[in-house]
Amino acid sequence: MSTPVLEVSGLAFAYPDGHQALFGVDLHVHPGERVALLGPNGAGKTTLVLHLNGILGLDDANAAGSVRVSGLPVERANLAEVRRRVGVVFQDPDDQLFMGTVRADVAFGPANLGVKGAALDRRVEHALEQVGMAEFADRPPHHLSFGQRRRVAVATVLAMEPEILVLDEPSSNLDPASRRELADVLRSLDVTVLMVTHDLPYALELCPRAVVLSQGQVVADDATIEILTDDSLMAAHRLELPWGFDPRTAAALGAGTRPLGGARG
Ligand SMILES: Nc1ncnc2c1ncn2[C@@H]1O[C@H](COP(=O)(O)OP(=O)(O)OP(=O)(O)O)[C@@H](O)[C@H]1O
Repeated sequence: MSTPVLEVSGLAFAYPDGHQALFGVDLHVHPGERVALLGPNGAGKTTLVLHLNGILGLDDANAAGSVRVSGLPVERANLAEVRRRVGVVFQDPDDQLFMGTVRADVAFGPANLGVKGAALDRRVEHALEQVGMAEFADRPPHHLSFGQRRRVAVATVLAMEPEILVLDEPSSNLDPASRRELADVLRSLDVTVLMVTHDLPYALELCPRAVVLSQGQVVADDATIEILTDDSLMAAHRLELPWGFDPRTAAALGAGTRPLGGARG
């Protein structure tokens, strides 16, 4: 079997106030997988994500266990390379867009890695094409819609050529068309994806596999359709489907292989 892109082993973490947020989390993600990370508010999803690129857990007396990215341990000595390999798209695109133009924002990360000239231009162009935003390259990010800014935020991360794309609530605050457009983009990418979401139809649509985190522990790791149709698991961990949404029907209609709902030409 291939080396996992992401290998979380026995990860435990308490915040400085003593609150234990993670209790021995194990999670392996293999190249090319798209995995949804589900769980109720306060389950520890963000805390886990913040360990994947060393924002939390480095030199921390309250942390135990390990995270490896394609075999490379997440530790201070490897931080620059870990952050190139793990691209995190935060919930608020404005946390990631701060330059005068879309192009400058997308160029920022690779330029910091020393990419320049025509190679940098190609990276930026390719990343913007991947998210369908090439024609907006010279616009100021703050002139774009929220959905467009989220796609540019994804491009800033893709321009780093990450091994795993980690998305925190990618569908939040998107209108149905923008939500579908982003789904189309994510489905078209040739990259491993870990997606934190409360949007269970989106998880079903995009991620064949889902992991449920609850009270700092992995309580389920299975095909997304199995998880969404396990009524007792869903109720025990405060996971609720939108009213009227039937995952079996959605799966039969091709969730995971094509978008649900949205009209397509
Ligand atoms: N800086 C902090 N200091 C102390 N406790 C924290 C801190 N940040 C988060 N927590 C606690 O850690 C636990 C896990 O929080 P986390 O934000 O990781 O959950 P989550 O699954 O991402 O939740 P949500 O779905 O609401 O975003 C919660 O009980 C939260 O209150």
